[in-house]
Amino acid sequence: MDTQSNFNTDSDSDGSHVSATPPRDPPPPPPTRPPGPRPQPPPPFTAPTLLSSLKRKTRVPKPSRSNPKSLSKPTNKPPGPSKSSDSSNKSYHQGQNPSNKTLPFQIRRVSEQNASSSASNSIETLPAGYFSKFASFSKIKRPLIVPDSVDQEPEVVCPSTSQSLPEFRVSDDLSGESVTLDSISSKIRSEGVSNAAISTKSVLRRPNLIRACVNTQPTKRPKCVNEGNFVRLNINGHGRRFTYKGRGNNQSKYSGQKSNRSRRKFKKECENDDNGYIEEDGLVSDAPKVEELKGKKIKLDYESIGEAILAARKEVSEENLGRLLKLVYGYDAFLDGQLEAIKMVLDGKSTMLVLPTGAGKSLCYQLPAMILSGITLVVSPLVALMVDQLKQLPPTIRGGLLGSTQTIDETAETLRLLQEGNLKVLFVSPERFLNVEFLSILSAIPVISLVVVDEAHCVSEWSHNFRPSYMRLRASLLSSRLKVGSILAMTATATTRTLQAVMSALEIPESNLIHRAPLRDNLQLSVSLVGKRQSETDSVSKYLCDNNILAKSYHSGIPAKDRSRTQELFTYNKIRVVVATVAFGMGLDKKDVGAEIGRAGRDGRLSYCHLYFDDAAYFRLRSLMHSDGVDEYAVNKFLCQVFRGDLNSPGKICSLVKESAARKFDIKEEVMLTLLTQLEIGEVQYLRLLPQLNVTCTLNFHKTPPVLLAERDKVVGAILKKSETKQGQYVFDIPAVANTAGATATDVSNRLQDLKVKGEISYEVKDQAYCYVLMEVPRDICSLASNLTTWLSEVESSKVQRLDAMFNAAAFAVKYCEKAHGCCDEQHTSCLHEKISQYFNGDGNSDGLHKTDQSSPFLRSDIKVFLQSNSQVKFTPRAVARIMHGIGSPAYPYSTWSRTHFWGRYSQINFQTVMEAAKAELMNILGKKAL
Ligand SMILES: Nc1ncnc2c1ncn2[C@@H]1O[C@H](COP(=O)(O)OP(=O)(O)OP(=O)(O)O)[C@@H](O)[C@H]1O
Repeated sequence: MDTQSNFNTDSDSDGSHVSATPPRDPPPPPPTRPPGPRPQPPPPFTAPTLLSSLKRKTRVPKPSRSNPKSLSKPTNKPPGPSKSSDSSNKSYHQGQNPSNKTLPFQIRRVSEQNASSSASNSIETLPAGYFSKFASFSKIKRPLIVPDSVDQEPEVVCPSTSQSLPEFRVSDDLSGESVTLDSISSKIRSEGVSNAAISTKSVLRRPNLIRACVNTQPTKRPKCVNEGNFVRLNINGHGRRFTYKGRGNNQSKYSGQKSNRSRRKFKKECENDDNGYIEEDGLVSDAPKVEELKGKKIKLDYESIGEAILAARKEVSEENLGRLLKLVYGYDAFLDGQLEAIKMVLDGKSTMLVLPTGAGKSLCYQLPAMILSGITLVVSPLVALMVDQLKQLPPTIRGGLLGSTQTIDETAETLRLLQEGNLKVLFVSPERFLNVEFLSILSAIPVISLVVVDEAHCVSEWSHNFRPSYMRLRASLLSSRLKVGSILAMTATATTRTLQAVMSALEIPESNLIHRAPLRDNLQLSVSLVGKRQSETDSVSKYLCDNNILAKSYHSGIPAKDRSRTQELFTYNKIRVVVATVAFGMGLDKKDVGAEIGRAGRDGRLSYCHLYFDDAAYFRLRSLMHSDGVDEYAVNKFLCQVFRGDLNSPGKICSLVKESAARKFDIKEEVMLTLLTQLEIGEVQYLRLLPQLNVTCTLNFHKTPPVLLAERDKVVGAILKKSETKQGQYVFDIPAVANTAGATATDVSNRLQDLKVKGEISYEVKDQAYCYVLMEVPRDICSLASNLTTWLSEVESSKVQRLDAMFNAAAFAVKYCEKAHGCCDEQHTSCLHEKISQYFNGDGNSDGLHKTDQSSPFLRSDIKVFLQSNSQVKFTPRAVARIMHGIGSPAYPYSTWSRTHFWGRYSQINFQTVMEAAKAELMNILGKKAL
């Protein structure tokens, strides 16, 4: 089921993250029961997903993909019945544990596994840091991992060296320095990017790389180590060298036919190069001969790769692209949709690519990135996703990453490499991408060949995972500011309505849509109704552990460090099962996941996706779909604050402190950002968003007297004008100082940083705020508020309809499916495939088998009691309805309001019905007061 509306902002993301875990505060003490019906405790929200890397026996024949579909003519043809044979299922189910005999698939105990097979299965690729003393990626032959207790640190043994290896851990240092471009540019200015501090660190801690907790004990380098991305820029002459200076067909130094002259020239250049390397265009030249990609050893022949790239530049033919595919990845053929997409991209056409999960979308930008002359920018919604994608770049592509968890030095180093033209692919968050300073750095780059918008459905408000910062990625901005060659938008899941919105925003013509069926054919879908409350992830994983199945839970309530640890353990088959919320899985490219709809069966083998559903979970999720809703009254107040006629005038830098504004208007921060974004990108551009900033500054002067300093520094002058002094400290608003000084907020921040470095001042900043420059003040705020509210209400109801569509599909399978065409017992692959295809080919709306429009005779009286017992509080109808549905909001948080007896009591009654009843009662009270 769609749990998106409960997404919490996850700490390791650049913005919103997928997490469907309910607030983990302790439940309120049991209330004394008021008159009225007995309160029902709200059902727990977590809808755990079991991911298990099971040993599966059946291999499903490679699915044949359907033909590309046109947006205007979506075909609703359902895929045929599952290819899974009964016999394969039977064989799989043999020897079930009694504990899991009700499951539609079997979870084997570790002890049941064949040791030799598990050993052989574990030969895969390890990510960074195992051997390298550099905190960086180091792809090596996957070591044998000896299973032991999950509580112990994993013992990792490399079969080739029999050495104990240092533990790898993806850096999750979230408490580290907050990295802003301001601080970086300040650092660059004050220290210079090429100074010793940074360049030394650049060796020890590559900016694009994931920091690893690496054992400091020296480890011997095994011979067949693939250094992966950016591990060794300069390794004293080991490994094959490959030079490629071409920027276009005619300028390349080495043609397909290599002459003696070119060989000599190549040798000479190698000798002349200081580092012993010649690198250009971000193509890596120093990797060793034998590489390991996706656990498969391939011999990289850099000379041939260079030739293949040239040939593909000259002629984008299937033969030339296929050759490059074989040389770089070792694959014999393109998967369905890949060749078409790659050719379109290389043709300079903006493309919309919709392929199911695990269908090989990444290759559709990686291969063009090697061939195109300029840089490829990949916009990705999550840091974890970027890190995974960076790791998965082939060793021939030099990649970098700009994410929120990097330190100042790491970011500075990545920017330096970018400016020097030493990156071929750069992963960047949408927030960073739209940062004015970053845009100005990018605009200085000669060629940006391609912008890839990964998880492109996030661009559309009609998608299941909308991100306001993604909405700002418009083709107009990309072309006007960056002169981008073309755009490749990629997603696995988008309805027709979402696709239309994305393609319109990114100006992708309908003819450039490549669209395959949303579900892979090797997934067996099954559903069962559960009559009792769904358990939470923690209790399910405990249950599994108690039954000797190594399992761990994963949700946003678990610290990031432990979450990465769990992912790591799962990836290397140290545990069999992860019991997770939707917080887990994005970007996980583990081939042998046996059960989970997003990740399972990437190896093509039959995999199982089972949905346990019940009415309580459905109602709970349905309530949560209303958590972003806003009333016109609140939008109006919000707009008055944004445009503050008396204070804000066009050209001025303004700010809105996130936390206090959210409380004041009872609008969630993400929704405020959505509104501000609409004001920026709507028909009239009312404002221009700036990077978010801590706007309240408290400052102390230390050396020069403030008045003297102000004489030679206009920022200090403005500070003295705009500050309040409290106990000798100067407290001011950074945007206000910027406006007075005629500077940007970034200029002020940089100046403060400079003065701090010189020992003139010390300061602290707080109050994270949305910042913007006012462009135009609307003439009629009321009608603007009305239009925005209508739009937000449509978004709200489309979320509910989306959930209903999924619920109806499951309810149909359980209650109405005639169990023909391959459906039997709980297995409903055929009918669910059909329903899911209908959903994606339509606009995501649903006719609805399930109605929630009945009311309760107690509703009005309960609302009345609630309002009377909280007469000192001002409520809106929506606030009352939220409480009755058990949804917290900024002004009425869970921590306070879940203590009321009425919290969540009416979650089974339509939200609108509850709002209407609340409105009537509030009017009643107001009427009585007026009398
Ligand atoms: N032509 C090919 N032949 C064989 N395997 C391939 C080919 N192209 C890609 N793959 C492999 O398929 C797997 C899935 O690829 P990738 O991660 O790019 O999928 P995706 O569509 O981006 O999935 P998701 O949407 O889940 O991120 C990878 O392990 C990749 O190496």
